[in-house]
Amino acid sequence: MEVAEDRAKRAAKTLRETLPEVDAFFEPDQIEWPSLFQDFRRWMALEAKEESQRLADGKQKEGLLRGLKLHEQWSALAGRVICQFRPKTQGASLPPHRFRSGSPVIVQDVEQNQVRGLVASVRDGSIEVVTQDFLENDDDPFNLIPSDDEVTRRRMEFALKRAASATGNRLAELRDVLLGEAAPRFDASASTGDAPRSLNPSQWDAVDNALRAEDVAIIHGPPGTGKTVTLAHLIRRLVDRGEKVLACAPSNLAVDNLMLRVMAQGVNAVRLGHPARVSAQLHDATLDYLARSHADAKLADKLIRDAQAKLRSAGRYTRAKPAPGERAALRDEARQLFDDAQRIQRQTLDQILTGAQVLCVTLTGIDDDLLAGRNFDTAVIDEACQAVEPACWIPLSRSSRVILAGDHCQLPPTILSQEAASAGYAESMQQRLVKKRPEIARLLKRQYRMHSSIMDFSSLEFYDGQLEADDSVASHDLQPLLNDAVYVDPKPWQFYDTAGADFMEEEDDATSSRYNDAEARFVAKKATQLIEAGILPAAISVISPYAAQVQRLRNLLPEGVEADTVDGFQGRENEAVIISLVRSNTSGEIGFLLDTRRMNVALTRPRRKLIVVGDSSTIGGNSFYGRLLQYAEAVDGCHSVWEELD
Ligand SMILES: Nc1ncnc2c1ncn2[C@@H]1O[C@H](COP(=O)(O)OP(=O)(O)OP(=O)(O)O)[C@@H](O)[C@H]1O
Repeated sequence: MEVAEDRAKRAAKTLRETLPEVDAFFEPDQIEWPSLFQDFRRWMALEAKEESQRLADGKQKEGLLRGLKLHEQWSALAGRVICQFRPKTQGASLPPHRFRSGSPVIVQDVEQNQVRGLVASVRDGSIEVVTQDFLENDDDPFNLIPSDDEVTRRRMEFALKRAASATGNRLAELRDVLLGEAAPRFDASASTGDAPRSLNPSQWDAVDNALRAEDVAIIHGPPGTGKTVTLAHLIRRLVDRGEKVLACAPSNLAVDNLMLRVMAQGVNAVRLGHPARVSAQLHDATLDYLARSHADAKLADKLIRDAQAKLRSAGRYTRAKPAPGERAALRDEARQLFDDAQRIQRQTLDQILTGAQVLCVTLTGIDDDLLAGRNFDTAVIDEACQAVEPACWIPLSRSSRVILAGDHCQLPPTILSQEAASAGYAESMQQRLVKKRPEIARLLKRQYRMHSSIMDFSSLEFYDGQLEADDSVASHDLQPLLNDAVYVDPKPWQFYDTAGADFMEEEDDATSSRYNDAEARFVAKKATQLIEAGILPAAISVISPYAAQVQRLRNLLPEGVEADTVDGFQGRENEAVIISLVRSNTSGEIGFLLDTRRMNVALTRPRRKLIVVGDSSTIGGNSFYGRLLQYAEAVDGCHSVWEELD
């Protein structure tokens, strides 16, 4: 019988074979970790613990698929294997689960061996998972366990390890600069070309600075200032001077957004990542699509079909006893055909990757196996302040230089572990570097979204008053969108004070999130007035820091008016935005509102009109909200809900 030790060894071996990058973790750790990296590793462990705790406690347990039968497995692109699972009962549907195409998954066999994979497709009666190798124990049942961040964490750990252990090479130099041990260098004499007419002066200044950077530069892009447009232009210039660029962002949405702008600049970009997670507009530019439509793909497919046919005949029952070794020979031939197919597929991928000027991918979607020994001249990271720092080390550990773009005055990355967040995990690389080396950052100053009254408060509070509104938006208000039938005040900035009206906050028992029913009703009334005055419901958004309030608002708002949390609305805009602050208590407690970066996001979403609803007696004791109330006075935007109570 297999003893526990053997079993553990075998599990380790299975893992090792599954993800080559995992190898490093089985080697004794002889690395001298920089102290910041030690912090990262501790915080990542805390985050992992919190996450598995949530998985264990939460309803995610229902998402498991248990006791599936491995129906078939076959070789696929880039040396991977596709495993098709079905319910034990033939023809049955899968029970309810939460897997979607592209979900990371742990495939667990009866002996608790775990192999990591990615869901390739889901049908009513089957689910296909991509793994690194063929599964063993294929007659026994398997469990599929959702594993959203396992792969991500390993990639981050591996990148840190690679950076920490680098000596005498470019990565070692870059690491020293990024950890503050060496000064970032800029080439003052580099020729960066002429400023294009399509960029404004601060955008060009940021591009020029990034083109001169030899190690790192930062583009600080406040709301609506054209950060992505600027980055796309920078990438065009980098490509023009012959560079290979890795263009990344923390989310698929942000990568797609950047890639669309890069392609609009006429650059040949390839999108890495699971097609299910890529915008339909970009499907034809995904590596997957390009590989499938490549001239050699048909040949590889044919080899795979031949191999499968041989495997089938090797397994087929025949009346006559097969000649000794006949089945083994068929299996060998099949293996050979699979190997040939994989070699062709690998060559195809290499060709496509080598031909691309820019590869676009999420930070944690960078697959070491796929990119193998590839290095890049520049890594460009959009929405860099939305990423935890270890994630940024993934692209930069294979690049000579890094350009970060984002706004550290808006929301930081979401961290599950309170302990890790308060210890420093929520501080992004951009924020850390800007604090230490403000001279490497350039601020984009002209914004193309907000009326200047909406912009001014945020500009004064967060950007030293340096923002300016482009002429196209500086004085645009609701007036052109209104009808004559019903009057609403077209003023761009209004504060409705609920003080004294008995609009008290309450706490949701289940989630501890706050809500304020009377305030929600008032907000719905303001939205209705705007609609009656001619504003389309889709042009109005309501946002609140509190999820419980958003739930209530969704039930009360006129049809077509959307409500979301501030966090959910980051990166978006609308013509009119109403903010529901919720907090109203006698002790002046403002909880979540204390993070003024969240309020900065909320206050900078509207284009033409902002209405803030809140209790001045609760929020006014805080200096930031005190100044907000003064600002409302200064723009003649102060009102009391008493004016409108029925
Ligand atoms: N130089 C420019 N001239 C005219 N319009 C511009 C210029 N730069 C940006 N814009 C416009 O400003 C808007 C915002 O641009 P973009 O999406 O790049 O901004 P962003 O800063 O990435 O946005 P976010 O605030 O969501 O981070 C777009 O409509 C874009 O066309």
